[in-house]
Amino acid sequence: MPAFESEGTRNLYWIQKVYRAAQAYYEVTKPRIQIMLLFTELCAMMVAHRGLPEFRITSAALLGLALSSGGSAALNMWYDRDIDAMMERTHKRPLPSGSITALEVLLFGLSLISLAFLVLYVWVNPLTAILAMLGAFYYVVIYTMWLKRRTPQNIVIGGGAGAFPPLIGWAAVTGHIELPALIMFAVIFMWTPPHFWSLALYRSDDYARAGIPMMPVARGARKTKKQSVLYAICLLLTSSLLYFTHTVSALYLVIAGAVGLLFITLTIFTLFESDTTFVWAKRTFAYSLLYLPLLFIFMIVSAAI
Ligand code: HEM
Ligand SMILES: CC(C)=CCC/C(C)=C/CC/C(C)=C/COP(=O)(O)OP(=O)(O)O
Repeated sequence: MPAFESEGTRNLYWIQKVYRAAQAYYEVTKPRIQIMLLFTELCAMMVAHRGLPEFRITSAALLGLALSSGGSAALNMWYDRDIDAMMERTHKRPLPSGSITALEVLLFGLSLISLAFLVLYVWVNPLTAILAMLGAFYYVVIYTMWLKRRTPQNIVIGGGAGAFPPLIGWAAVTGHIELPALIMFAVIFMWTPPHFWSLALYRSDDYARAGIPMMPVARGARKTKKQSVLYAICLLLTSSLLYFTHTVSALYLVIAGAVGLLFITLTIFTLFESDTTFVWAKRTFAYSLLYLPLLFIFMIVSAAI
């Protein structure tokens, strides 16, 4: 510890130290992705309840998911610290930049996940606790540890982890998993490949440097673009299925059709640009981040009217 000139500089030193540590712990939970995961959970709860469920269930279910997915994200960062250090996009993360130690992140991730189990089991119901643990296992063990470094199908199979929140939200309100929740799961499952591959197209050098067999690296840009179009088509069809469960009105079908067609169109446009220009790939990625909240908002709106 440095020598301090006065009490004031000592206090400032500690305030800065605590602030940096808090920022590092916050960053390892991948907070921006959490917002989307929590939003899809909340929407599923509202569709299941046809309005906002009781405050205790809503807040505990949101807290439980935030803890389980934040803890899983920390374990992903712990396991991937070697490859994160090699990639332009991720080399400034708390672990590669040395602002936190690997052991601290490991313990933090495991503690958050254990706390999540407790919160969901006690304040929501055992099914949501089990689903959150399955989601965490899927993301950390199946995606991060097993598939990510082995196969270009990594995000197709592993992407299922990010699709758990609607199942958790639905189970929190109803106590079971029903068809509409499974369709919401399938929507996020189909959305993940075009969401991620559009970004991977213009980040493929990063993945190649780290030796990760993401689709554009392992199979090339053309194949990645064609597969994205196919998944965007499947996404439109899957999202339409919700209408036939009688949980949402015809308005949803119209909106899902419109936003889905736009997604397909953008993925098709990527086919017409050269494999070294990424204007449409970047637009597709940006649109993927708008598509999901829009679709889920219209699920709530059309379930309520
Ligand atoms: C295996 C599946 C997925 C992979 C590989 C993936 C990968 C990525 C990557 C690499 C970024 C860019 C981050 C950056 O530029 O630093 C990103 C952004 C984002 N992803 Fe995904 N994603 C996946 C699934 C999901 C899911 C399921 C959600 C939520 C439902 C989601 C929500 C977001 C959001 C909100 C962003 C923008 C915020 C940000 O840039 O940090 N992603 N994703
Ligand atoms: C309990 C529960 C529902 C858990 C889900 C957890 C979760 C955070 C899912 C989102 C999927 C995701 C962001 C994958 C990117 O990982 P990556 O390692 O490929 O991305 P990176 O290169 O940015 O680290």
